[in-house]
Amino acid sequence: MHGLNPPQKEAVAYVGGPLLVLAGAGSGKTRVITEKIAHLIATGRHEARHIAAITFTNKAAREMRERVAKRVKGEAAEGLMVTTFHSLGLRFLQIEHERAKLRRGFSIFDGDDQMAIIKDLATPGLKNDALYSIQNLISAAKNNALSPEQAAEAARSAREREAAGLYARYQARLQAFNAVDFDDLIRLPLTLLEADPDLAAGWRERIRYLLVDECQDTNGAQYRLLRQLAGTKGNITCVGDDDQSIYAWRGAQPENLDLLGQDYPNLKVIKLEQNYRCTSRILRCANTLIAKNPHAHLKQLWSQHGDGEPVRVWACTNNEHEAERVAAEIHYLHQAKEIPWGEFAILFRGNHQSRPLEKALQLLRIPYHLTGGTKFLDRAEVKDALCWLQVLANPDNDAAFLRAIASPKREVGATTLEKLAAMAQQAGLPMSVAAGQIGFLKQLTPRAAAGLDEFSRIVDKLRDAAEKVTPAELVPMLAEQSGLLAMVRSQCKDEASFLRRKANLEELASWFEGARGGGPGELAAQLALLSNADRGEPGNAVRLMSLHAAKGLEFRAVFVVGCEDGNLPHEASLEENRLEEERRLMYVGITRAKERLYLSHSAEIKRWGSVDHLLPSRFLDELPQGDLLRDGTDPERETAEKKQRGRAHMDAIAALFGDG
Ligand SMILES: Nc1ncnc2c1ncn2[C@@H]1O[C@H](COP(=O)(O)OP(=O)(O)OP(=O)(O)O)[C@@H](O)[C@H]1O
Ligand SMILES: [Mg+2]
Repeated sequence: MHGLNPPQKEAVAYVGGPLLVLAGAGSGKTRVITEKIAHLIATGRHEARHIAAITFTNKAAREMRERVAKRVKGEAAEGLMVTTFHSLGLRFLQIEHERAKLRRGFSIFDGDDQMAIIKDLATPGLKNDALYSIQNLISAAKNNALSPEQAAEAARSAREREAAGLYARYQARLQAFNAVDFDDLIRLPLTLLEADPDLAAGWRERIRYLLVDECQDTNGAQYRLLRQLAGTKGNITCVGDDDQSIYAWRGAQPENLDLLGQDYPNLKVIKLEQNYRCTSRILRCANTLIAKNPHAHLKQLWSQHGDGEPVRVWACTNNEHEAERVAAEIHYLHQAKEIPWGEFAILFRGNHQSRPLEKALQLLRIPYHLTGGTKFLDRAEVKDALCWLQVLANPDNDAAFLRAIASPKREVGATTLEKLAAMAQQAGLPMSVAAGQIGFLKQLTPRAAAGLDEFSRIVDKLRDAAEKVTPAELVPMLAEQSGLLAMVRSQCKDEASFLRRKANLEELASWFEGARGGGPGELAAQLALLSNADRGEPGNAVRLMSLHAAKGLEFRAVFVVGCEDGNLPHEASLEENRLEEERRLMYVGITRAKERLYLSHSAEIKRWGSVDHLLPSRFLDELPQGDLLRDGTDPERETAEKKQRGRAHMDAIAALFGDG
């Protein structure tokens, strides 16, 4: 426990019952979790395989695994579960699939799949808005662990009654497809555990200690799942910060932090007050801002770090001007202060704000990584590989079969496939199974039969391999043996574009790093999880992401762009009285910065061809003005900085020409 402060040490050592660490940003909550995992293992209190840590995103889970690996070596760490709620639910359902009335290798439907079903079931002609609202209502019901019947009872409006009715039919459709959606990954395990005390006892035997990060953002169903897993004894450590609750719009219930105290009268609460992340100026900004929200107990964080740089507030003309300034400043700091690219983050309210920033960064040749915005999964070769994986994972998936058999093209035409579909339907078999049966093949032309036969043999071989190798190893094998890679090569005009597309397949493989073997079902499920969340390793690049996605992270220099009224706080929040949540979002943004913080706003924005005038965010006025350096207040300094940026710009352009 070397290097921890006294309350942190207490939190790590405490195993006398349920524990809540409630503390502000950068106070070492996540650090307490990693240290506690190491401590539980090192003291022999629990073996790694009986410990589970739950984080909010895949990325956070990955980071935590890395942090723990540094503290706990080799075998001792084996079996440790560091997962998101959804991965945990998935693992549960894979083990308990029979109880959940699912067959092995069930699929996970994402938002698009969900929408397709809802569209199909809803009254014809319903507008997209209405469909989305139905989708949200079904999801909200599931996040509160309501069954279709309970949702119908709870429905108040006509729209809610309609959604509840659809929910029942939607669920029946999922069942028929042997599929679940993301919300089911929490709801189904929860219902099973609540209905069967023996099952719950069995799982508590398996998971003997539970640690939960970002507890303020759990929704109703997730909270109840925690209670089931922690049991009455409450072998659980939760950490959270009510000031960072920013997912209410997705069903998160920060009041769960209070519930914990009611559900466990013996709950121990530890507060942390020292911030280790930010300079004092940045911290004062954060403290002053969040104090404007009503609080039961005001937290006052302090930092040992000096004042540091003033917080810059930039008044820009428009978002292109803003983007140019940000890019030039990053370039300058990288050169002059030797701050690595990966230590910069540009944060925004909405993903649509990334475009001008990307352009400005590209112009200066600054490497960047956009979280959540890439349409990676839509790239042709990636989509093809995914379909192959789905065929391996789930022979029932006819749609995936149809795409896989066409990539690369074999001697199997549309007529053959139609014939096969008809025969398969008659026999009550999925197409991929029918395609492997001699009886069917005999009825086709010899060429088509040979094509199908070859396909089936490749699938069988890969399916065997999937049992033995990890998902990350399977992807390159698949690319090679399916003929996908050769197809991509034949489609590319030059080597460079082939390598680029091949790199996409390599990146796909890298997403599975950390996932175990365990057959193709695990593989496809992991993939479905990734497709809905953050993914990919940004490497050493400037990070562009939404404020929501930045939770839990830290960077040496942070730019929060678009600090305008109507954007941050967002328009909708002004009407709906959600200003406090927007203020928390700003608080999250500010507290990501270790050394340097820039808050910028534009005077105007182009919308539908006309120009709108914007006002700076009201949050900027709520900051301690003495810690800010606003445009126009220190002309000498500004001129010097402008010169530096100009030089950085010229350097970058020179480098561009130097590259030929
Ligand atoms: N006792 C300590 N001594 C030195 N550094 C520490 C200590 N505790 C935490 N830190 C460092 O402070 C930073 C913030 O810690 P951490 O990310 O755990 O905070 P957090 O409370 O989880 O923040 P957030 O609320 O943003 O998630 C990290 O870089 C961490 O390594
Ligand atoms: Mg944290």
